[in-house]
Amino acid sequence: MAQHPDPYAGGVTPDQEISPPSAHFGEDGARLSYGTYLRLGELLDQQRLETDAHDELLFITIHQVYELWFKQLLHELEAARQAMFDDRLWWARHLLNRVHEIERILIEQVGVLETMTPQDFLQFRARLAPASGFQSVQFRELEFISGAKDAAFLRRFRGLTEAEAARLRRRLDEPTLWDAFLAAMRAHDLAAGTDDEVSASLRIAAHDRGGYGDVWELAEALMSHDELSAGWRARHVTMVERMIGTKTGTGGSSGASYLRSRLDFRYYPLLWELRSWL
Ligand code: HEM
Ligand SMILES: N[C@@H](CC(=O)c1ccccc1NC=O)C(=O)O
Repeated sequence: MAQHPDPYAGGVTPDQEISPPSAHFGEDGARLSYGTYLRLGELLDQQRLETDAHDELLFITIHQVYELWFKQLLHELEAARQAMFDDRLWWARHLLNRVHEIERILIEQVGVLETMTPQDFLQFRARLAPASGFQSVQFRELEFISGAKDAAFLRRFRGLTEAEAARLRRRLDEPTLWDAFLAAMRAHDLAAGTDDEVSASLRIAAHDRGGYGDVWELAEALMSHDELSAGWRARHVTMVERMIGTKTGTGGSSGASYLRSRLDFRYYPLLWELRSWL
């Protein structure tokens, strides 16, 4: 019989020398364990159901996972914005590639929630009102930093804490990814004052990738971010129609028809228009 290594001996077999505990990798610092490092005690204590409906745990888990990824996306987008201002375009692209992968997961994840049937959702839906995804502060922060600053959302938000309102106001004051992209264009001697100038410069970059490859690739990365965000909105609304049909939303909107009215929305219309003029 093959001898299995003792997992607590750092992968060595019993006949090999076992290093003293003090030399074990990673144990000379804060004496972390998996659970203490990841704060699993706190994390796994945050799923508090309002009802005893079986599917409510899935509903809460999915939303919490979304919010964790939103936090990560904001972290990456802030850094990508800074990288563009610093003209470190390779780093901005690297981070935006990560953003795209996360956004693909966000779209894919909708299917997990759709394993819930509409009648099972109705077992706890009434208890959720007036809460709704409309009140996701991080979702709105993502829209603001991406370029879609709309102060009307701040006014329409119900139940914002002072800290959340401050976060949103800060996002309204900050430059967007698009502002940072325009700065990067200028740093590469491309005019980026008016929309017409930006469009003309984008055409120049598109047709001279030898000279403007970094700027072009960045424009494409922003395009993917925009496309994936639109993809999430479309996926969300089909899920909504499957779950509640034409019912009004718990957040007080008309529901799917409000969400459909946002489907044509794009962060970077000039990048989309460019396609018609190449
Ligand atoms: C059963 C599943 C879901 C249903 C039926 C649903 C339904 C709705 C409805 C009807 C609205 C419009 C606001 C209102 O309630 O009046 C809305 C908005 C929103 N939902 Fe959901 N939702 C679901 C799952 C999710 C998930 C998993 C997320 C992920 C975070 C999410 C995020 C949002 C966001 C961010 C908005 C605001 C969108 C905007 O203003 O453009 N929803 N949802
Ligand atoms: N607005 C949804 C309920 C809902 O999905 C929801 C409720 C509370 C917290 C987050 C939610 N997710 C997205 O809107 C509805 O009208 O059924």
